[in-house]
Amino acid sequence: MSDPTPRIKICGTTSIQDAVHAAQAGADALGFIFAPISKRRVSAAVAREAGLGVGPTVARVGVFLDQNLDEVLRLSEAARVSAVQLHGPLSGGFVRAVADFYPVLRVLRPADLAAEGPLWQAVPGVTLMLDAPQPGGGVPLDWDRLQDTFPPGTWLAGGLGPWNVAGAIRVLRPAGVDAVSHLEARPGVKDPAKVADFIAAVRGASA
Ligand SMILES: O=C(O)c1ccccc1NCC(=O)[C@H](O)[C@H](O)COP(=O)(O)O
Repeated sequence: MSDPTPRIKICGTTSIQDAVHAAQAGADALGFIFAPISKRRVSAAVAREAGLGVGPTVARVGVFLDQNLDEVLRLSEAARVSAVQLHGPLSGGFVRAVADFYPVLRVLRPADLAAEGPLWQAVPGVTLMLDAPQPGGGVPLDWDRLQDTFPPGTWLAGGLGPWNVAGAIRVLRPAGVDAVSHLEARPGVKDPAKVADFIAAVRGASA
């Protein structure tokens, strides 16, 4: 029997048009980046409107890096996200505080996996995502090296695109995949064909 298809998150959504297209193409989740350093940063107002445009079954994920708890909760509420993605070095208390309000995707780099992975692996409401050290940088991880330590139920990001995502799925069997750089026409603007090809490649890998 084949493995279930990984969940598909299309990150860096900055417009209603891109949100609707990704949802129609079959995305399970859309990422809205609120990190000030991102070239894909979006306002809570646009994220909220885009989220309202995609129907009841698509998750809306607020993405944060180096932001305090007040800001994470305030922006998440304003944007009406359904989950929160947390990057960067964070205390366990911070992650748990956010998880009291939202399902959390806790993003780790491979170097953090041994120390932090076991902390979150079995915690209800917290899902691990493994990503490259520079989020949104388009650089793939070394999947073969990770094969023995990749925890079951973990999501995968980092340099995924239509041409390589099936290979990543075959090696690591992630519960979800996430991408942005290689799905864009330019930073913050999706290429609809690349988004559709990415989703088709994920589905094809699990067929
Ligand atoms: O993409 C960004 O600009 C970004 C900035 C700050 C924090 C997070 C960011 N992106 C988060 C994502 O979920 C990306 O999809 C993930 O890092 C993979 O990116 P890519 O390697 O470009 O596919």
